[in-house]
Parts: sequence; structure tokens; C-alpha cells
Amino acid sequence: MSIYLRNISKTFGTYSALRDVDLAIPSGKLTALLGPSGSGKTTLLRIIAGLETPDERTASGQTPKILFSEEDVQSRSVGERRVGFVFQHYALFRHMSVYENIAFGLRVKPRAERHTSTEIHHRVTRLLKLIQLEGFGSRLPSQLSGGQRQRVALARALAIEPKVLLLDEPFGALDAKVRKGLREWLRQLHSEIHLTSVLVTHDQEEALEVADQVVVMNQARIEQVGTPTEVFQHPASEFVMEFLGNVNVFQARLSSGQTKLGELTIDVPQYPHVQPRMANLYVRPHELEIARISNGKASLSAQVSRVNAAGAVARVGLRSGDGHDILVDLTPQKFQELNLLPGETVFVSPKKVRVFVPDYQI
Ligand SMILES: Nc1ncnc2c1ncn2[C@@H]1O[C@H](COP(=O)(O)OP(=O)(O)OP(=O)(O)O)[C@@H](O)[C@H]1O
Repeated sequence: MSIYLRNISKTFGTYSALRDVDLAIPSGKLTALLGPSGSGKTTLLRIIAGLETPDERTASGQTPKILFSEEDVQSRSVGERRVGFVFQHYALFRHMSVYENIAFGLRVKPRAERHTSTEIHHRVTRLLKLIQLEGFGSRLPSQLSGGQRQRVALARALAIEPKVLLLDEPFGALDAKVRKGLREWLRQLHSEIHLTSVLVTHDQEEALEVADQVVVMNQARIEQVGTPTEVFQHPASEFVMEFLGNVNVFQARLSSGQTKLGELTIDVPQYPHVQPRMANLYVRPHELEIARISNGKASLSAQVSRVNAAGAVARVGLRSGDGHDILVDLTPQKFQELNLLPGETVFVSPKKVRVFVPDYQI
């Protein structure tokens, strides 16, 4: 089931939590709402669920629309919208077994819709298998790890066969390793069940890894919507560029569609103005190459300030002649090959540069 949102604003007192948001959430896909704290992600999720109502009009007087498939659900209650929820601190019923927690939503359905106990049993058994906790049905939540508890919370949300699954920082309270494991598990689970899902997260790695579509939010608005590759490779704004991972920023003059990074001339035909303007040049750490000797490529010379080869990529900190700190990520092989030592002078050349002129108006 697809979700379509149009003209969504939300004001709390005088504070704008959402401003003129339009968004299409494709059917059967996992969409991540990604943004810093306070950008409006949870408010948008709660509006989709029906836990919050949007302002009756946006600042420009437009009325909001919320469609599930083609159906206007604005007058529908949370229950009628058939959404499944998983929150960061999803309180499972502590006195109920895992099995009973999952069965709960089915047992409290109105009599006319209620399943027989055999059907409930089959469904709970199937869900226990899906969350890879077969054999854990009789345990109490206190006898599970945090990650297992969140899987039970997910099974509980799925038990009522929701039309859409809403996940609000579901792994936020877990440690990094468990979080990573659950992320992969969620991705796999989603490819099995293809349920329209919306995941709120402030962790860009999580969003880029699990989502089919990423919605980058900032200050009550949507900055960009795209696949993980699109938003990472073609950021629409400086905010998106900076929010999605480490980045080096250089300032340079730009005019007539050209700017310079060190000796390197960069063509930026999207900025054809003749009057010089200051531009921000962004280069991700893995998009910089280091050479020991100037190899003919246009490059910047810089001094190695620190090296750290402890992770999957080797991080090299450099300082350019004009005192600019530069971060470079190298493959372990390349790092070994170069054998860099702090204090040495090297030559850095970018493989890709993204250029933005702040407040540029055509
Ligand atoms: N019920 C409320 N009353 C007043 N202000 C609210 C209410 N709910 C949210 N806000 C404000 O709206 C803004 C957006 O909040 P929201 O929870 O949507 O952000 P978020 O992007 O989900 O942030 P986080 O990652 O910290 O949860 C915040 O500044 C928040 O303080």
C-alpha cells in the first residue's frame, strides 16, 4: 500500500515542527526518514499513524491530504488505519510470555474479527520463526536480550497484519554491534515480507544500509528524497552533503563556471555567473588520492598529521600549507603501500568534487 502526503504542516504553539511537506511513500518499500534531532521525523511518522493531526492549512493556505493507496484516511482513527508500530523503548508486557505478547493484538480484536485459537497459534508460531526466536515463546521479556526484545516487538506489530509498519528508532537503545546485526536482519526480513515500512532514524549509516528510499529532513522540511545511492552520490544541498558522512570542505572563488582547488581547475557549468562568488567545495575522504611524489596530476601539498589504520579503512589526517585539516580514507592495501608517517609531505588530489554556492540565485 502506497502512502501519499501533501501540504503537511504541523505547528505546536508558535513552533513549526513541519512545514509544507509533500511525500510519496512507495508500496512495499522501506522508506527511511533521516535527519538530526528535532527535524520533524517523529512528528511526520505520528501524522501518518493518525496519532497527530496536521495543521488545517499550510502557511500558504493549502489543505493537507493523507492518502493510503487512493483512500483519504484523515478522518480514520489509528486503529482503522491498520498501522503496526515499533518504538525505541517498546514496552512489552512484562508479566506476559513472548508468545502471549505476540498474540495480544489478535486476542483483543473485536469478536466478529477475532481468529480462532488454532489460527492464533499458527500465526504466532509463524512469527516466532520469522523473528528467529522459535523455542523462546514461553520466556518472559526479562529473559531476553535487548535485541531479542525488539524482534518480539516487531513480531507483535506484525501480528495484526498491518498495512504499514512504522518504526521509530527501533534499535536506538541498543549497542552498536547488536544494532548492526538487527539492521541486516530487518533488511532481510523486509525483503521477505515486502510490507510498506517507514523507519525513523538519525543514523545515516542505518538509513543508507537498510532503506529503499531515503527522505532527508532538516528544520521541519524535506531536503531531498532518493535512493541511498542518489542521496549519497548526488546530494541536493550542502546540508545533505554534510549530513551523509564525513566530508572535507574547502572555500574558493568561483566565476564564469570555474573554480580552483589548489592547482586543480574545476568546471561548474551550473554556476555561470561572471561576478566572483565564494563557493564551498566538498570532497569525501574516500574521494581523495594521496601520492608521495607529485605525479603530474593537479594536487595540493599537505603534511601528514596523524594516521589510524585500526578500522576497515585507514584514516589519514593531513594539514595543507594554508593550515586546512584534510581527512583521507584509504584502503588498507593502499595505506600499506604508501607507508605514511606523521610529518611527511604528500600530494593530495580529489577524484570528485561537489560545489555549492550558498544562497545562489539564478
Ligand atoms: N507535542 C509537542 N509539543 C510541542 N512541541 C513538540 C511536540 N512534539 C514535537 N515537538 C517539537 O517539534 C520538533 C520536531 O520534533 P520531532 O520529534 O518530530 O523531531 P525528530 O526529528 O523526530 O527528533 P528526534 O530524533 O530527537 O526524535 C521538536 O523541536 C520538538 O520539540
